[in-house]
Amino acid sequence: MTDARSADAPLAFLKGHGTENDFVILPDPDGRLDLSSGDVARLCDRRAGIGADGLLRVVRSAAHPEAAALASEAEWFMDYRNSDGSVAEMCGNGVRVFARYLQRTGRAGAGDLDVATRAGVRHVHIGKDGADGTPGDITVMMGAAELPSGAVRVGVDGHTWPAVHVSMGNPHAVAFVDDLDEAGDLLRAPAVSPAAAYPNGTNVEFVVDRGPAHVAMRVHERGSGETRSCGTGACAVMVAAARRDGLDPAATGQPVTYTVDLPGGRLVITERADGEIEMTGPAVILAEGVIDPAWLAAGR
Ligand SMILES: N[C@@H](CCC[C@H](N)C(=O)O)C(=O)O
Repeated sequence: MTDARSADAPLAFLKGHGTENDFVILPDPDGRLDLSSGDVARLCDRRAGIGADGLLRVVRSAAHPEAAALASEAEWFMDYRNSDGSVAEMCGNGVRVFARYLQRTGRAGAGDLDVATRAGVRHVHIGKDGADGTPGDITVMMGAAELPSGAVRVGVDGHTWPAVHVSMGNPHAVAFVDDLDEAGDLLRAPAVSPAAAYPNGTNVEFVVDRGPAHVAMRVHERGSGETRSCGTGACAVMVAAARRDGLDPAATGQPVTYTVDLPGGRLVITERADGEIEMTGPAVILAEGVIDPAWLAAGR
C-alpha cells in the first residue's frame, strides 16, 4: 500500500459488519491510497491482519477515476474489495456499513443519501435510532435484478442442482436445496456450469424454504469464501424465490416482500413493481484504530 501523504503516516481504520458480513473500513477521502490486491488480502487476513470478508475504502467520487462521472449524483464512492484482494462491482451489506460510517462521521445524518458504487449510484435511507439507542436499520435501493437466460447448475462433491442465474450488478447462481447442510463445508468454491455463463466467476447461494415468503440461505462468495451474509446474494435469492413462487411485481403491479435468514442475521427484501429491489437490515461499526506503518511497510 502506498500513501501519498507520507511513507510512515499511520492509517486510520474502522471495523464494521452487516449481519456479520464484516469489513475493514479505510477512510481515504482524497483518494491518496494506492491499495494493491496483496495489501487488501493482508488487511483482511484473520490471523496476521485485522480480519474481514472484505474492505470498504471511503473515497470522494470526484477523487476516484471509476467514480468521477458520478460525483454530481453521489459525493462518496464505495471502493469495495473482496478478502482475496479482488475487485467486485457491488456489495449490499457493504453499502449499509458504508452509510453507517458516513453517518457516524457526520457526513450523513439520519435520512437519505446516495452512494456511488461500481454498479452505479445506490440510494440509501438510514432509519432513526430506537428509543433505547439501538441504531436504526438501513434500507438500500439495490437496483433491478437481471435474470440472463440459459440453464446453469451448481455442484458440490458430485451432487449438482439446477440454479437460477441472477445479476445484482455482481453475479449470482441461486440453487434451491432440501437442506442447507447438503452444501457441505463450502471450504472450496462450488462447481458452476457452464463456466461460460460466469466469465468472471460467481457467488453461489443455497436456499431452503422456512415458510411463506420466508427463506434461509448460505452463500459462498467469489473472492471471500463462505461468509455469514451477502446482501446482493439475499436480493438474488429473493427474486429467484419469487419467480419460482409465480410472483412478479412487474406483471401484477404489486410489490413482493421476502424475509431472508442468513447465518449472521436477517434481511428483508422487497421487489417493487418498477423492478427496484429494496434491502433492509442492520449495520454496525464496532471499532476503530490505526494501522502500524511498520507492519504495512513489511508487506510491500
Ligand atoms: N458480501 C457482499 C458481496 C461482495 C462481493 C462478492 N463477493 C462478489 O465478488 O461479487 C454483499 O453483501 O453483497
